[in-house]
Amino acid sequence: MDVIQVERVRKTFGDRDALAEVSFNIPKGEIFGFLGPSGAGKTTLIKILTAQLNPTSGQAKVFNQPAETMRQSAQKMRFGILTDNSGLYERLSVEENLELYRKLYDLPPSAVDQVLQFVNLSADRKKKANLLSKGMRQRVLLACAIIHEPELLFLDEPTSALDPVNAAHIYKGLRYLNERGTTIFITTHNMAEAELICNRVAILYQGRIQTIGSPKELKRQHRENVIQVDLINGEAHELPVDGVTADRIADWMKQGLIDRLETKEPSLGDIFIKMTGSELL
Ligand SMILES: Nc1ncnc2c1ncn2[C@@H]1O[C@H](COP(=O)(O)OP(=O)(O)OP(=O)(O)O)[C@@H](O)[C@H]1O
Repeated sequence: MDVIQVERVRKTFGDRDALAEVSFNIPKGEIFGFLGPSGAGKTTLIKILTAQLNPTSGQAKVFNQPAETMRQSAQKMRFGILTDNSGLYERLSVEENLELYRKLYDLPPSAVDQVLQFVNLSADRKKKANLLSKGMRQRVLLACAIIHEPELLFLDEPTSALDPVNAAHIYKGLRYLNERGTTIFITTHNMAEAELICNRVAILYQGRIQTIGSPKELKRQHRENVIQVDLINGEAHELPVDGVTADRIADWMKQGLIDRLETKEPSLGDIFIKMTGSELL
């Protein structure tokens, strides 16, 4: 079953297309990465899928219903969202903020303890929100988005303010949530992160999806047909994959001259740059 269906969605602001024509589906249980340079239209699509914006044309469905229905409170219970606009009550502590969500979703008191452990903030539960570091704030916001273990989770750059240790902690948590059934839609500029946690990614540029597939598939598709051979005398050869190369490699091998042999596979970052012409930050 598809949790998200996006069909020829276009969104125009004034005379500019934020989304030109976007179509894709996300099956239940997937971690889907929506990648693209700044201004590509990622947040705009999240807003459409969570009923904060209507598309100019095309159709977006969530849980098999038009995305506009995500405004309804019964549907709101089914998803969680973390974006730039997510906020905290600054004068309340971490746990008081989470208590508000716990009550909203009618969850048992243990939900707050559980989610605090999940985001590695149990020790900071009494801290007032206005005294939190950027990374801590990001983790509290994430906790608010997942306290009810939603069926679907939208994360707009969830680890941009996190150090590697806390980012790794969050990845582990997201995998755990995903194993328990949560479908995850995540935007990120961090290609290593996308490669690590996403089952599939789409690269968006100028409002259109340029390519879509699993990181492994995309790397295979964009693989250059060359073999890199480093010899022990320091020579480096980049050779086409053909019979002549096979014979040369066999000769070098017989003479014990090969130091390193590898096919040249692009990283997701290389593919992103190729598709968008953008440099990574
Ligand atoms: N409410 C709005 N009114 C006018 N233009 C908008 C509005 N919201 C977004 N845009 C424009 O639409 C385009 C896509 O913006 P969007 O925020 O979706 O990009 P993004 O891919 O999420 O970027 P980032 O990675 O920087 O968050 C941008 O050119 C942006 O300026």
